[in-house]
Amino acid sequence: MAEKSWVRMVTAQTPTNIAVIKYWGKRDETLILPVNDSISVTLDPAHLCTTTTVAVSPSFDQDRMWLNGKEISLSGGRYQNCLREIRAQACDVEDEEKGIKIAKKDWENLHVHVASYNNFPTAAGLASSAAGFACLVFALAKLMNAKEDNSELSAIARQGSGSACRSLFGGFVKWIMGKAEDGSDSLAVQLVDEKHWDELVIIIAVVSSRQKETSSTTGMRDSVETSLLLQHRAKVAYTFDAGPNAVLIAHNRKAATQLLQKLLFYFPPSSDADLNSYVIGDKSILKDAGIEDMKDVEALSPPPEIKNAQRSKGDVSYFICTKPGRGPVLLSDESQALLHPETGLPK
Ligand SMILES: Nc1ncnc2c1ncn2[C@@H]1O[C@H](COP(=O)(O)OP(=O)(O)OP(=O)(O)O)[C@@H](O)[C@H]1O
Ligand SMILES: C[C@@](O)(CCOP(=O)(O)OP(=O)(O)O)CC(=O)O
Repeated sequence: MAEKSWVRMVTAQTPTNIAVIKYWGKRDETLILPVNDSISVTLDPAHLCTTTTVAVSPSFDQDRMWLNGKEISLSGGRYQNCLREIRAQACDVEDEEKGIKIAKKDWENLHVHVASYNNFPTAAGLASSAAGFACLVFALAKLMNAKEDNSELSAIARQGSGSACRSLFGGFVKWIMGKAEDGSDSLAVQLVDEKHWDELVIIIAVVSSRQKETSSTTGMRDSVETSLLLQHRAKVAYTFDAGPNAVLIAHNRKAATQLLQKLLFYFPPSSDADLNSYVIGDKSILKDAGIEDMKDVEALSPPPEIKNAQRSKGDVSYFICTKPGRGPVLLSDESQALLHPETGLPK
């Protein structure tokens, strides 16, 4: 290894995903092995994503992480498992331009800094752990020149949070539960990419973006311990994740436009809200629905199927309109890095 002054950095961006056949229940809590296969849609990172910068330098004296600008501890088992597994896959790295040479064996003694930012609420039932752990593992793999493909990396991200394994791919993704006791065959594969069904629109009604009272980890543990019906559950598809926020999937733009009109009729924004921040993400659906300002929302007519329809003003905090999106990418533009290129500390 060359002398102490250098910092090597990698920045990556990873999407969230929403399961349509849900993972709910583990057969192994430590390795995070599920009791059923699950299938998800990766959401467009233009609307919901995690950006993570990872850095290594001989001058770092411990592994450190900043999440959304605040330092957090990496001592938890899930972070430790991911760090250990990805270090085991690290390879030689040579950057002639910067005069950096790291041999495979050096990685055991080198520390990393991680800065991560979610552009949506964390721990609120919008799959921050999925995008977060996928991004951490993907970025570290690139930093350490690991040769694993995204399916193999998904088996590492899975040990951070189960649903994270599916965020290693865009489009429609299956997490194969696997059978092996060591978890080596419990990984994600892409079914089809995001272009396969590009008419699909996903509208998330964010009812609350506060931190959930019950984490998915605890909720599914309770289900495994108490529910006799759990083994039959994965024949059912539904659209609520672990939290109050409804995820509505429309099969094409026309259906999405009609759906948004009905949603805005029933759940208009509170009087002080503005439409621009009430419907975020892909705003073109608003335009297709003929809604340009609050006057258009007020003028929406009641859906004919319900008599005496009541409007619930302010019950939904905001709507996110999104669509199937791509998998992880590296961001090569240094201005998008979250760590300083010389100190390796948050910018
Ligand atoms: N960007 C990130 N990088 C690394 N870890 C993250 C990141 N964002 C969130 N996490 C981890 O995930 C935890 C939140 O996971 P949790 O399952 O409680 O919520 P969620 O993933 O947002 O919701 P859900 O899984 O129900 O959709 C955080 O406490 C943190 O440990
Ligand atoms: C309802 C779900 O979103 C549950 C996700 O749970 P997590 O993946 O957050 O749980 P841990 O593995 O304990 O971290 C369904 C799904 O994504 O399949």
